Parts: sequence; structure tokens; C-alpha cells
Amino acid sequence: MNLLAFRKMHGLGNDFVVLDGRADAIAVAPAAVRAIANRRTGVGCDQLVVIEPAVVPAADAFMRIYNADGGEVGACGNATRCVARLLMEERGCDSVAIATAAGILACRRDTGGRVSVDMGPLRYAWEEIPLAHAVDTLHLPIADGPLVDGVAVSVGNPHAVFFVADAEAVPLADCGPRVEINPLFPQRTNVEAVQVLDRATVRMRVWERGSGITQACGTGACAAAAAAHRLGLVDAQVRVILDGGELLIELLTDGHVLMTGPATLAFSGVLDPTLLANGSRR
Ligand SMILES: N[C@@H](CCC[C@H](N)C(=O)O)C(=O)O
Repeated sequence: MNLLAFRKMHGLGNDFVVLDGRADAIAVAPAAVRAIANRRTGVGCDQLVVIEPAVVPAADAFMRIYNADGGEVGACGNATRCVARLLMEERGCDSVAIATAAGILACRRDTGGRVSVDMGPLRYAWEEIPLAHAVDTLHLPIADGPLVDGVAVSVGNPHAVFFVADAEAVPLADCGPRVEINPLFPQRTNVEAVQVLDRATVRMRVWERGSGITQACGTGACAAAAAAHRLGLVDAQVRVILDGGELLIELLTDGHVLMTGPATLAFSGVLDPTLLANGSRR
């Protein structure tokens, strides 16, 4: 029986099971992702990530990302820092390029064990989010409790950012799942409740598409900073305070967004083969 090694990593408590599929290809069916992600009967994680061989010479590896519900997605900021840390340690270098479904991301070692990732270009056009039809992406026609007048941003994945007076008071477990499946978002959406504290600081809570409330969301933090900046509420450097800690987000003049934060290796283990057997091939 082939046992599959995994690493458990996290970025500010947004946690991942990381599999290495570079030497031997790993195909993980949605049911297997759900089994592995299950916190009661599996390993437990918000996302499952498979490192694969680079698809283009400009990248060091490809990163495939699955939400806990088994759906494959284009981007995950916190996981990108974690995979970058692994690759940089493996190669003994200070920078790597990681290919994702959303593009090639340049990553570099920062001070204090942190990792910086250029998450690529932010997109604001309705068809790029994507939305179901043309609307002003600065003023979404959605209202759910305190979540009103949101901003749509794509960071390689869709985000609906709502500015609120008190982020702690938002009943995110109620509103989040409803906004996630609002028909305006044909591919569903991540949902952020954001309170602007000053021109350089916001507090953000997140309901992630396909994973629910998480401790932190890297792409969500980028989306929150970008939306706040578009509305003139913050400057180009924003500290985003999440349940699990802080990310530094910098909106670059070329339209890209730079995210800096920690990448933590929690432990290594071996997957119970019955988890992977849930409809997967290897
Ligand atoms: N936690 C991630 C985002 C993971 C994907 C997201 N739930 C989606 O469906 O797009 C991050 O740190 O960015």
C-alpha cells in the first residue's frame, strides 16, 4: 500500500494540507478533498493544495488549490506563501515563481520569516470577476443585513467586499453563505466584512467560498485593501487585521498587489489511504 506524505501548513490560521505531486502525479477527486478536509474524521483544513511540476519554464512549480468543499479554485494567497516557503527552503534560495490557474506569482523571502507574494493584477471589470451581468462593481446591488453597497474585486478569484461600521457585529455565518451564492456571482464568491480603522489599517472578517469562515484569507485581504483604496478610504499600504493575525498589503502602481505575511509549517504526516480512496486515482 502506497502511503502519501503530507505537510500541514497555515498562514495566520488559514490552514492547508499540502501534497507533493511533483515526482508522482496525484489526482484528488472532490470527495477525497472533502474527506481529507473534514475536521472530525479527516486531517482537517480550509484548503488542500497539490504541488505539481512547473507548466512553464518561468515557474518553479504549479500549485493546484481545492476548497474544503472539493471545488478547484484559481487563487489562495495564504497557501501561496506556504508553498513558496517550502520551495525556497528546498532550493536554498530567496525567491521562487509559482504558477497557478490565475497566473505566475513571484514570491520572495521577507524579514522575520515572512514571505511576500506579488498576487498579480487586480481586476474590477464585471466580466472579469465574473458577474452575471453588467453592474457598477463599486456599488453592488446586493443587500444582506449589514452587508450593503459592496465592491467586487478579482484577485484571481472573486470577492465581494462590504464596508461596515463594526466588523465584529456582522453575523457572517448567516449572511456569508447567502451572499456566496447570490446569482450575481455565477462562480459564487468570497465575502469580506471590512471596517476601516484609519487610512493604513482595516479590520476584516471573511466568509470563504467553499470553506466558510476562516481565520484569514490572503486574497480577501488584497481585495479589501483594493476596494478601500478605490473608494478613497485608505492609502496604498494597508495593514489588514484578520482573526488569525495581520497581513501587509501594498497596492502597486502597475495595478498588481503585494501581500506579505507569515507561512507556518505545523507538522508533517502520512495520509490515511482510505481518505484518498474517496473517488481518487493515484
Ligand atoms: N484562503 C485563501 C483563498 C482560498 C480560495 C477561496 N476560498 C476561493 O474560493 O476563491 C487565501 O488565502 O487567499
